[in-house]
Amino acid sequence: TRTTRPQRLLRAVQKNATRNNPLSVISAIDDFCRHREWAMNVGDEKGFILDSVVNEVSPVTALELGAYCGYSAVRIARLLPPGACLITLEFNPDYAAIARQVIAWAGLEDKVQLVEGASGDWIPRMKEHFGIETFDFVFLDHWKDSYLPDTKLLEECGLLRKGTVLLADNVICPGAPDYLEYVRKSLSYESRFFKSHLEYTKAEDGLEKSVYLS
Ligand SMILES: CNc1ncnc2c1ncn2[C@@H]1O[C@H](/C=C/CNC(=O)c2cc(-c3ccc(F)cc3)cc(O)c2O)[C@H](F)[C@H]1O
Ligand SMILES: [Mg+2]
Repeated sequence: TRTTRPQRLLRAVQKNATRNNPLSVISAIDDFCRHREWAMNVGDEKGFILDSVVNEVSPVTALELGAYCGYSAVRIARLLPPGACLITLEFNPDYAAIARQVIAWAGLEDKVQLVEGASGDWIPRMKEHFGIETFDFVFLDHWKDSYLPDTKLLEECGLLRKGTVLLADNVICPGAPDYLEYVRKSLSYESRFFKSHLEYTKAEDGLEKSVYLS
């Protein structure tokens, strides 16, 4: 096919969503993925849980690992308080280009800093490059075998503080078993599972919310 799925998803946003209206962008993507082509966005059901955790934390500094097409960046950024910002890391240039346009269509470019690069390279540079002391909130939705190494890297770089909330997508499907075992056994985290379903399907999935206790 000439176009890629992310390009068709972006076209659906530009056709069906209203500029500067984040909710219409979210709905356009959910409709596209439910009725046209499935895509690995966190989706509406798990997205509702994501929203409630973001509202509870009300983060001033937020980090997302894995932007893909920008769906969860829009979900998170639309809820951020004034002056707050989301840094989202995406190392696939094609996905990064689509995500930038989705975020711009939603009118949220001032609240989101999309960094085209790998988490392993950029997490150690958060302090000196972005002036970040610690993150209030981290959403993990990138390669599932990278959840654990990147969490340990965030700890080692001193980017987590007492009360930082980590929220991980897909802890059942596709699954992140080593990450789950770590946050559930470690005395440094208070962890809780939110049962849900794989985006746009009836398959079991869920989010793991883990509070860093330092
Ligand atoms: C490793 N460091 C990285 N740094 C920056 N960007 C990264 C990095 N690693 C990946 N990326 C970037 O983060 C994204 C990766 C998302 C991966 N997500 C999934 O695989 C995933 C899969 C399913 C799924 C479930 C059932 C099924 F039958 C088929 C699929 C559902 C989900 O919700 C998912 O999130 C992006 F693609 C990649 O470039
Ligand atoms: Mg996911």
